Amino acid sequence: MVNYKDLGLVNTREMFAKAVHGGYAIPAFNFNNMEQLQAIIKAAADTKSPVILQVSKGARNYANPILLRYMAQGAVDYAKSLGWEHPQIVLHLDHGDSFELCKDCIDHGFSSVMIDGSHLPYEENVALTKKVVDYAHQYDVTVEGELGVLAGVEDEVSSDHHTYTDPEEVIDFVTRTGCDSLAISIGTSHGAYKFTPEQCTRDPKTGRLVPPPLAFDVLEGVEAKLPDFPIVLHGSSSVPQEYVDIINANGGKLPDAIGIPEEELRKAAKMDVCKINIDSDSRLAMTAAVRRVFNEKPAEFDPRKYLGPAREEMEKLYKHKIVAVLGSEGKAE
Ligand SMILES: O=C(CO)COP(=O)(O)O
Ligand SMILES: O=C[C@H](O)COP(=O)(O)O
Ligand SMILES: [Zn+2]
Ligand SMILES: [Zn+2]
Repeated sequence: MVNYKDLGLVNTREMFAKAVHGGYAIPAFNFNNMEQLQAIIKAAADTKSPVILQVSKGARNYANPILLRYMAQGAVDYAKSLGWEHPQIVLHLDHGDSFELCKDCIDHGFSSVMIDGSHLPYEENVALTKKVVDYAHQYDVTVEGELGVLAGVEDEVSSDHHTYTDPEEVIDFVTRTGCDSLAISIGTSHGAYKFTPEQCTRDPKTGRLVPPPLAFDVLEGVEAKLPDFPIVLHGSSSVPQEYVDIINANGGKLPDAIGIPEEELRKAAKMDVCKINIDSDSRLAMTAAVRRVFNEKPAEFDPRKYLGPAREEMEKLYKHKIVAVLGSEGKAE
């Protein structure tokens, strides 16, 4: 048993309480490898932004749960070595799918977990989430639940059908489970294809897709029922078109990749959305940088010569999100 407090990590409680009243959101960046982790910590340390390090089940399987955990635990000392005196770093399980997985993470130093029962019948989601909360709170670990189904991976019915969160359910869910934050569905989805061309219009000048707006009325409905409760947005990558262009110009193939416009994320961050999840944008930054090196310097074979530029590009991206989109700069001074 390793408690996160002994590792210098923090849970989400205090940072969400500040963010909900402060009109900004905390970035939750997924990582699978050293370069992503370095870039996240460097960006957070340089901007003094609280940050949530997110680990998915897939990341644990890819990097090995033990190695991944030790990497994240090293993040606090790394942050201090960069001159960030009091780092506010959360180690969070993303999309936990069972009590056992959440318990394993809590027992090994995670300060926050998500239990994603959004695909289950309502009563089963309540029971599973409550079971995780009851365990987690014994160790002061915070828990994110989810109500409503994101399009795409979470939605087995069809990829263009969203099951938005029902604001009528949120009070019951939050009171009965005791969860500390709630992920809701307002039209975001995972990955680099958040909307089909059929759901979009096309800008006649640029030829690019223009996505439909998020369902802010659903978010407002949730806020009316649960004022000041920390809300989480998954699937919030913007899919920067400059990365898509670099990838496509260097041998890649991402036709009509599209994300959530950053103005919409800014707007959500000013409301009760306290945590914004970003993974795909980092993957795109990394892929764009690596593809460019491969294309421009075909003789290069030292991984540091392409993973180094990839790391720099991700750091730039994370800083941009913190400073210009989520507004969390300086909130962990
Ligand atoms: O929600 C996410 C992780 O849980 C990431 O979403 P994106 O695919 O939009 O980056
Ligand atoms: O929720 C999705 C996150 O982007 C993690 O993705 P992953 O399961 O491929 O690691
Ligand atoms: Zn979910
Ligand atoms: Zn997610």
